[in-house]
Amino acid sequence: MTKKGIVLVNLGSPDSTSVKDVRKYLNEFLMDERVIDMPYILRMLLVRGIIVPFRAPKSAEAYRSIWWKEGSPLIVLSKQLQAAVQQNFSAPVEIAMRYGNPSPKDAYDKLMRQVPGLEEVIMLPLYPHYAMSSYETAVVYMEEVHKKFNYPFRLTTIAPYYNNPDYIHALAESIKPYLQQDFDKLLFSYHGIPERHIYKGDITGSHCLKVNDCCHVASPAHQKCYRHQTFVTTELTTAALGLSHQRVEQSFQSRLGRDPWLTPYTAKRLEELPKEGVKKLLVACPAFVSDCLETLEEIAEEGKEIFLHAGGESFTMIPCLNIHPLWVQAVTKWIKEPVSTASVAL
Ligand SMILES: C=CC1=C(C)c2cc3[nH]c(cc4nc(cc5[nH]c(cc1n2)c(C)c5CCC(=O)O)C(CCC(=O)O)=C4C)c(C)c3C=C
Ligand SMILES: [Fe+2]
Ligand SMILES: [Fe+2]
Repeated sequence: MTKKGIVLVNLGSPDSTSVKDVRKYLNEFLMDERVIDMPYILRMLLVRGIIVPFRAPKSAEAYRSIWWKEGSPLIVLSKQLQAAVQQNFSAPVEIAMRYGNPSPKDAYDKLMRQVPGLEEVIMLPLYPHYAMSSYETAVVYMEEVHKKFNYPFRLTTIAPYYNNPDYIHALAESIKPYLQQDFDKLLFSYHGIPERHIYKGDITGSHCLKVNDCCHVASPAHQKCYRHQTFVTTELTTAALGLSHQRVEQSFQSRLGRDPWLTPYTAKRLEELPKEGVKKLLVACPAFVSDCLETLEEIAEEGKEIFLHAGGESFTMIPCLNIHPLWVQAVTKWIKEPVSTASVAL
């Protein structure tokens, strides 16, 4: 029997809602070359000189509006998932954050202490879709730390699961109870990314955003195309729920800066929908498996206000998978029989 450990990897949050801690977190996050993909000096000037000084106080306030007494919702929910998954394993389960705490080194060290002679660590990124700024950076960083500190175990990474039947089933079942209420539309709002990242991630160099209706034309580029993968999640979940296409729509949230990001933008659609006759709205956010600032503040607070102010009548944000029993079951199954990817390092 291989001596194993498990690590669930999420994005991370600031240590507290103080401007100082939020500034530290944003600096680490936005100085990541896979998030702000500019040459180092330019990135440094932009992030440390402009974005973070302006953004940190506003972000700190946003975090204050959603913070729980136990801490950041994203961290608390990741820990709850860890505890739920742990029930199904004798091997230890730890969590690691791409930015902030607990760090990958903290997680690896804890696993090493718990399993003498540790031989394999199975890593599950808590991102269903492949994006350079989410799944890829998390995996590359976990690999770098693994290599830098010469850990003796091998690392097995679970592939993006945007189309995995167990993920789709859990997502659909988590949405289903909300369809009992009267609603006009279900909006799938995914975290956005710059269009530039889609071009960069195109392994063919000639498909993404170049071929007509690219995301629906078969291509090897889809292995790393976030846009394609989000469409597939929406499509499969819509089918699993038995909803007609007219009752479903997809958009992208959280744009940062002025560059074009994936469209349509969620905030814009929330303003337009009531004028198109959509008065009762349900919103699901499948790019996140744990509720976080982007769902609890940007959608449930800001998004709701935009929609109601524009003439909407009811707005319901559907919680993320968090610790839904079917999600815990899916994670358990994948860890038991991991479908691994090769290193994603470019
Ligand atoms: C689907 C996963 C995510 C992708 C892809 C992603 C890309 C991306 N994000 C930013 C900038 C910010 N994101 C912020 C918060 C945040 N982002 C994700 C996930 C993805 N981001 C999550 C889960 C969270 C919430 C963290 C939490 O603590 O709850 C923030 C910080 C908050 C704020 O100031 O708004 C920033 C900034 C970029 C630029 C980007 C792609 C290029
Ligand atoms: Fe983000
Ligand atoms: Fe595509």
